[in-house]
Amino acid sequence: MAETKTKVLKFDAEEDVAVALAKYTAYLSEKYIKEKNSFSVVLSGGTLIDTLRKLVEFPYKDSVDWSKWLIFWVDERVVPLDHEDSNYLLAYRGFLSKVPIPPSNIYAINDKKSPEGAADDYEERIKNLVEEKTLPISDSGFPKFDLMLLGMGPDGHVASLFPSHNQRYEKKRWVTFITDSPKPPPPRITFTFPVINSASDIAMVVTGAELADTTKKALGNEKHTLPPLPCTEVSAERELTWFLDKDAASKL
Ligand SMILES: O=C1O[C@H](COP(=O)(O)O)[C@@H](O)[C@H](O)[C@H]1O
Repeated sequence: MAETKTKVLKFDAEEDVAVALAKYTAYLSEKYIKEKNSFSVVLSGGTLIDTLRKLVEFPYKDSVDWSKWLIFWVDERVVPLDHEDSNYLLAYRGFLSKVPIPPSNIYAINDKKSPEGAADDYEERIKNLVEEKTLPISDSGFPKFDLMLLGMGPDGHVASLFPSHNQRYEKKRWVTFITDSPKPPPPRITFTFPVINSASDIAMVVTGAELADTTKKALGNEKHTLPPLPCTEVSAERELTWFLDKDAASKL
């Protein structure tokens, strides 16, 4: 397998990150829709949704072919979809309610299940999408999403893969669960690294001074102790792009 191409983009302000992220996402939307007539996008929760805000404004609101988008979540809190902690609700309010993505293309988790049941259910639904060829499969046998939009926590977690929890080492499952997430709420489901790292393109979107130390650990030259931070284990099939504002990049 070819080594991931990694780009690190630094911007003066969070606003500039938002502008660049919208342009990048709209560009990939056009590229993948031309190539395969659909665009599968995997969202995170947290600050990412706010940083996506420029995508639902002029010119992208009218120029993007939203009818071809398929939406998934890299992780979700196991709470009702209308709960304040839900990543779905966050995305609905800040993004999905503002653009005409067909509701049948939005793959939210089943919020009536236990964490384990919700993970099984999400994995099963993605397997069905692979079987019916809505989603392609990578050479390594994992589903291949076009674009993942990831955030990073101050502890270096991505999705709900935390530094000192075993979910980060899962190699077989597509979706797993956690009942004791160190960041509330405790019950969550999450894509595993084999799925994340099978994505064609990944954006790591990191803004704010509170992430400067972790950004330095992830991208700086110093070697750090094992095990590595989860954020350093992200790779993409085509290209991984870090979007940093000046504050997050201040210690590089
Ligand atoms: O809990 C979560 O945290 C990460 C990072 O969130 P942020 O607010 O620090 O950007 C997020 O990417 C993940 O989806 C979410 O469930």
